[in-house]
Amino acid sequence: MIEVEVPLKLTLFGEHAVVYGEPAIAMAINEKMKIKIVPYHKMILKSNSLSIKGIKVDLEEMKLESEETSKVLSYALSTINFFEKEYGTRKNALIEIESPVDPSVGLGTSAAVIVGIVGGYSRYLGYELTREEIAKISHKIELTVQGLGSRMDTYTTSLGGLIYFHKGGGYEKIRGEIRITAGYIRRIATTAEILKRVKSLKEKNPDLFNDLISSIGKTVNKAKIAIEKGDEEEIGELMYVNHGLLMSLGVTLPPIDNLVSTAKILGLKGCKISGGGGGGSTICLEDERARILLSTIGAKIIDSGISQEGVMIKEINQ
Ligand SMILES: Nc1ncnc2c1ncn2[C@@H]1O[C@H](COP(=O)(O)OP(=O)(O)OP(=O)(O)O)[C@@H](O)[C@H]1O
Ligand SMILES: C[C@@](O)(CCO)CC(=O)[O-]
Ligand SMILES: [Mg+2]
Repeated sequence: MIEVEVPLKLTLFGEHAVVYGEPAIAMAINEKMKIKIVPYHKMILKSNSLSIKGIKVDLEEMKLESEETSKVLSYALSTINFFEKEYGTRKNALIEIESPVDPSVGLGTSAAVIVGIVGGYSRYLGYELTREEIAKISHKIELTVQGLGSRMDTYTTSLGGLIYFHKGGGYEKIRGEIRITAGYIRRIATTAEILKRVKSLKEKNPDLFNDLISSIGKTVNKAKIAIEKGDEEEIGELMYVNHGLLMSLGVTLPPIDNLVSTAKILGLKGCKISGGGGGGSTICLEDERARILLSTIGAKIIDSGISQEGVMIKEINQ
């Protein structure tokens, strides 16, 4: 049996703009998705996630399942199909996904499902992929399912730590520390759907769109320097600026906008939405008052401590 642990992630700066080549900063966190690959006589996918509780799909009889089920499991299914197509191998298994959070909440659950199955299933097939290779394959798969997307989430959940993604390509780990209070509410749409809306804004008004995303890029670069210096005042200020720019892109939601502006009035150092938007996750620089504000909008608080390791794969002989 193979057991995989994959950290979820928070985007600190630069979501959406990163899809159009701008830089971004993301962090792997202590909330982890667990994926088990157990030898079995059939190919079965099972997820015990909170809102898709107990979903179990027989992949041979996929056509009998509802469209909704296949949408929910699309990232996992595409990963298995990838190995069949690219490596020419398929070996039956029971693949069990256990998530500590609801699906689609801005915490990179799509990336974690892919990274976990790529890591676990490749080992099950006898390959020893590096974290970098897992990240690369996972990005390719996420892009195929989403249609649009950056390398940020798949690389962060594979590699772990606090990562700065360079404009146009490449990445580096940031030396520096950042303590966050974070929580999530339900979303009105998936990342894939929100990405399409943002793209239509680009098509309608390219000049304005380019100005907005290049301003996000500038904010990210200032934030990198501030994190390296440990300048919390500056980091916080830039979080508010980044939130405002995401609001202009139309990816925020009223309860989160209210929370962010209330936080600013109360003197919290910095807060912003995090991830694909449309609800989902909100982050603030660590502050007890942030927990209270998040609770007032019904958010579930998460463990946002940094996870340095990235994806962990264990072979267990029973
Ligand atoms: N526990 C799970 N079991 C199976 N599939 C899951 C699970 N959690 C998430 N997924 C897959 O990931 C999809 C959600 O991806 P989406 O990109 O919308 O959210 P996210 O990755 O959490 O947010 P963001 O991209 O903003 O970080 C779900 O529709 C489903 O296909
Ligand atoms: C919205 C986005 O920037 C982050 C989603 O977590 C999408 C992506 O980078 O692929
Ligand atoms: Mg996602």
